Amino acid sequence: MIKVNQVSKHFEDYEALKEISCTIPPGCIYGMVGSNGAGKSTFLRLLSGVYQADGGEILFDGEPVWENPGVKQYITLVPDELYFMGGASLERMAALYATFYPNFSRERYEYLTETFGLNPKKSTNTFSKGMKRQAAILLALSAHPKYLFLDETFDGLDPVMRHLVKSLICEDVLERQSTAIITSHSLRELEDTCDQLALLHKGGLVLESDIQNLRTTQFKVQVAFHETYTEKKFAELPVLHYSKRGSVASLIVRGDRDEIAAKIAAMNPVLMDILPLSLEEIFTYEMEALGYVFDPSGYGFAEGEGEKK
Ligand SMILES: Nc1ncnc2c1ncn2[C@@H]1O[C@H](COP(=O)(O)OP(=O)(O)OP(=O)(O)O)[C@@H](O)[C@H]1O
Repeated sequence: MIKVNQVSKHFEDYEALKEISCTIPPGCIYGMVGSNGAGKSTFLRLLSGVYQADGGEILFDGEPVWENPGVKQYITLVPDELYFMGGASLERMAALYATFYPNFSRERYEYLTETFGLNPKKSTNTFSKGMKRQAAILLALSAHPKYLFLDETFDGLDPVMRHLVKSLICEDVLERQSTAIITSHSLRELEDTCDQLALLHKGGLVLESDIQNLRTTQFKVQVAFHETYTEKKFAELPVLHYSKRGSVASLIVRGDRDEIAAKIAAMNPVLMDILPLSLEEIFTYEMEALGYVFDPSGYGFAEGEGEKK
């Protein structure tokens, strides 16, 4: 269990992270989305014990990570900017990992090297950008960490490799009850992989939610009545968003599907349709309810906006 409690980080007078709090249970894939400079890398570096927090605490099963090799040996971080010592080969890197990570599995390493189709004897300097990321991910997975942190997880990977990496992360978390935190600029990249999603904006955690919960508690309702009506007709319902075209209203409603259906049916509509929402739509409406302008096209917030309305 990872507990992050009111954690802040400054770089000189710039506040990169502002009192972040979250709890991440074992067996969870936690996705963090945020635009450039939101603080994703800083967050992962704090969690890996690379940076020291200026305030708050970060606990792994109750133990602090900062200057604590006992905790750090169970964490692997694949950073956004990859570095392989002196262009070492995968073989050489694997030997290094084996000395640091007590759970490192040679068998897993050999299996993954073959799965990714990388030459373990070649210098990593000769690898393409995507191959370097594959190499870093396979080394991290071979370490069998309790905590797997991946920054800009899919950067440089082609669609086939993205799919493979997603499957491997899911498999690892499911089989070993490890915890994965993965970051991306794009909600679309993370929505089919994560159990929980967090939105980081200008150093603050503006939304954090369980994906399954989000998907099953927000709906689009299309409804029409014989009589003329306004938004007031739905005052009893938890409506996040209302629009009307002609006689048909579209409502975004939060709550239990059956209860919502029963309440609307009791109003005798001539038309009623309850539709599921995509995760992008859900995030957009949730953010709107919080007073932010959210851009669902993949980069979190609309250009120059993302402020509370
Ligand atoms: N070592 C550092 N020194 C000074 N400022 C830093 C340092 N590291 C990060 N920052 C600043 O902190 C803020 C958050 O940076 P961070 O790299 O965590 O964002 P990010 O969400 O990972 O962004 P990106 O998606 O562009 O990689 C930025 O404004 C950045 O300039």
